[in-house]
Amino acid sequence: MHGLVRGENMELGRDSDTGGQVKYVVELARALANTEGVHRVDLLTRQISSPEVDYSYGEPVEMLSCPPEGSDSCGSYIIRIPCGSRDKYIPKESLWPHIPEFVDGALNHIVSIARSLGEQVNGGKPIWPYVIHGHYADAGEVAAHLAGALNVPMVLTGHSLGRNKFEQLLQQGRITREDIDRTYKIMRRIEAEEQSLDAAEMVVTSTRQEIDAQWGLYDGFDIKLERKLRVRRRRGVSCLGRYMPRMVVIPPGMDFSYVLTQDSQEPDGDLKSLIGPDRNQIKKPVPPIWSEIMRFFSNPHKPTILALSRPDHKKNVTTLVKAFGECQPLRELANLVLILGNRDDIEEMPNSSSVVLMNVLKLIDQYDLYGQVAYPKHHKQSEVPDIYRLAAKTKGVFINPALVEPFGLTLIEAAAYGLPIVATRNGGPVDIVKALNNGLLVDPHDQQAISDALLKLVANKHLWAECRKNGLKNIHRFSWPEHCRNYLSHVEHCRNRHPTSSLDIMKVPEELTSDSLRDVDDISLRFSTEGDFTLNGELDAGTRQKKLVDAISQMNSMKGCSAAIYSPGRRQMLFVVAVDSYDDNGNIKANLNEIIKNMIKAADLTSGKGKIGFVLASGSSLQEVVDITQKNLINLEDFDAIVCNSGSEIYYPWRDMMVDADYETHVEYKWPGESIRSVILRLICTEPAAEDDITEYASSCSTRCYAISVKQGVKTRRVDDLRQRLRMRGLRCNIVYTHAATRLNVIPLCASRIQALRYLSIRWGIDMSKTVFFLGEKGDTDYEDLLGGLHKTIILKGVVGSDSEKLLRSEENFKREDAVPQESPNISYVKENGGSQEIMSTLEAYGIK
Ligand SMILES: O=c1ccn([C@@H]2O[C@H](COP(=O)(O)OP(=O)(O)O[C@H]3O[C@H](CO)[C@@H](O)[C@H](O)[C@H]3O)[C@@H](O)[C@H]2O)c(=O)[nH]1
Ligand SMILES: O=P(O)(O)OC[C@H]1O[C@](O)(CO)[C@@H](O)[C@@H]1O
Repeated sequence: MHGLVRGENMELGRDSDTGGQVKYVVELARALANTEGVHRVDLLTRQISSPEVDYSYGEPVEMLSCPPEGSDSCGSYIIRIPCGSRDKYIPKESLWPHIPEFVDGALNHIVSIARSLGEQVNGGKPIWPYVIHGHYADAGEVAAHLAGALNVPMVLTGHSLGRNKFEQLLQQGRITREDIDRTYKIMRRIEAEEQSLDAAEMVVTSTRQEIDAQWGLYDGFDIKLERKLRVRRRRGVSCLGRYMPRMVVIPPGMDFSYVLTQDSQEPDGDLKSLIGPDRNQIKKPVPPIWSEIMRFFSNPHKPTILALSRPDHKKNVTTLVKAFGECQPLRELANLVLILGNRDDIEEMPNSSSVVLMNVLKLIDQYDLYGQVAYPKHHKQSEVPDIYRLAAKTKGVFINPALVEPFGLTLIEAAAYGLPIVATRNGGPVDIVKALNNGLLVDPHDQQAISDALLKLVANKHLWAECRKNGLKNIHRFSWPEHCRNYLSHVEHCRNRHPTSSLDIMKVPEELTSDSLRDVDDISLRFSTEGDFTLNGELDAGTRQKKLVDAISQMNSMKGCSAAIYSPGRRQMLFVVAVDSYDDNGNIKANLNEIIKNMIKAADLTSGKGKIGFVLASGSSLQEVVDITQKNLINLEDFDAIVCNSGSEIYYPWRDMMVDADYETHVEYKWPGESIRSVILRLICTEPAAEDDITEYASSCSTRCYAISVKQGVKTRRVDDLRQRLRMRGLRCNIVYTHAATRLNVIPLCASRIQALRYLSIRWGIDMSKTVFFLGEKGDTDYEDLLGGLHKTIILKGVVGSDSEKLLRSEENFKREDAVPQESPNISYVKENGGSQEIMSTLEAYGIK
């Protein structure tokens, strides 16, 4: 998601963000688009238009691969979506607050592709993605939102996982828990990984080890429960609302197009034929990167120990330099080559990378390794094969001493060029070495073990030759075409398991004729003579349609009668009131009336009647909304939609307050229904509770919302704690405290106020940037979700009495600034009693006139 992704001359190792994932996703996208049955692959990443990065990262679209000749596929593309400040590179640790904006931008792209594919091949009905695949924690979270909004199966690949990284950094004891979180935003990242697990139908892992030892650390994945649920499903026994994502091992492939036949031929181990005894006298032309490396060495003929990685602390290069520096026999026998990305000036690099490089340089000086270690400043992507070749030619070894390596693309690259390996025993290398049998595993914290293993391979010619041969023989196991075939068959299973409900984009006919209304569902008619044409909300779509058509013919036969189409699809903008205005007892405050009036007045004065539609989004049930609006003389007919129970239901006042049954089906995925009741009642309190402390709030419960009433003063668990407990049981829900923390709404995972609004925005064809949210300064525990995104926000100061946010997260969890943009041009404030005038000026400042 962070950007710096392109198809050619990838800048791998440019910083700690540009690593294996970049190469993996580009190669996967190309390989998938070349696989039969795949129509199009879009790789979505952040757009960066900044002088500090190459202009190519600002191009909105890049074609990655052309469709194969004669196929009806249309290839693969990189699509760059802006989010966060456009002219700045944002490192992955600081991207979190911008995720909702990326989601909205991505939805706009997907809707436009879905529409145009629909026009081309599906009689105008949109064609939605077959699968949405999130790579790494950040894009995992994005994919979870997109898949939820579109009800499309989601797949996840972790690449590298927060819990492991956290554990290893703690074990190293170099920095404190607090500093780890400050530097890596690790708690926020872990929550994103948990959320991705909640939503994912399937997780693609690279090794078995990744499932057991890496994903096994997460609340949302339990291997035993996963097996149990699989067996129950197979036997047709109910899983009691519990879900586990399916884990599959599909190792990544290798791009063999750069591997030459010579790479598998016996190396002579001799550079003398190329360079004479004097290293400045190169006899034959050699790849430029070889000269670049050899200029560091006093004796370039020695075997080369090669390490190649991002300049990231996790890669543990300093332990390698210490191991080399302190082992005299190794220093005598071999040279060390460190390829740690590219740099011009260390001072100008991101702090995380410059610290690593400075430490390495200090150690080289400390052990006086001059003439024995090479650390070139630059290398091109196209030169990487030559780097491996050089090491193989000198009968050297590749080493990856990372504290933890989820998979390790460099290890399969090394094997493909005939280079034996020494690798960390923490992570995927365990499986790689098992599959290739081409090297040794070491404890990355054990310096002695590292030098021993290197010495063993460099000194033992027989072992070296055996490992090289084995690597070359087995490397075909890492193949992209094979990966894609396997992948697609698993995705097909996901599609079969996933309930589909196809999201339709509303079409609004220009003319009012029986024909133009034939395929239209979401409209009602206003008659000039006999009032509105009303329809029974209970009617199914087909019957409504027939009645509408009949009404039109009737109208046409009546003299002097005309009708106007009433449909939210006609709106140019949406104004959403989501003010959680409760008093200390959790009752809705009467000021909601004033807020709504001001908003409507400002809208009318700004754009004129009819152009702006209104939506009310609340944690209350429909009945509560109706009661309070009636009491305060608010006309619900002014609204195009009422989003109730924290986003689990949508009602349409212009259709006799009919509930949107499609939305209910749309969000029902993974909803545990009845099974959630007893569990949540048992879990909610932190202390033993009296009988009437926690009760079911029956009048607000619905098929998709389990509402619980909490007596004031009763100590309940925070959202993060409760969610963790549910996850550990395989129950995937969204939980929201509302009504000043006197109510808990348990709703489907993909239902929320923000997702309901995204749903309406897609259906009505009004993109989120044309939406204005009216919020208080605080609110229900889903308040933060309403702040980020492409929409504009107007925060009304002082309108909210009591909020629920104290029950959102515990102190040890991530901070609000890791979730919500601190300064956003999309958020403005209106002072208490500012009224419609001040709202109007704020709208004007947003360019809404
Ligand atoms: O200076 C450098 C540094 C790296 N690379 C390349 O970058 C990639 C690095 O990938 P990898 O060794 O797999 O490490 P990470 O960058 O850490 O990638 C993450 O994502 C990979 C793909 O899922 C996993 O294999 C890793 O374990 C995981 O940490 C390889 O292709 C390298 O050849 C360069 O070209 N130049
Ligand atoms: O933050 P970690 O765990 O080091 O993650 C490494 C991963 O992050 C990236 O650098 C950025 O997404 C990837 O290229 C790599 O796969």
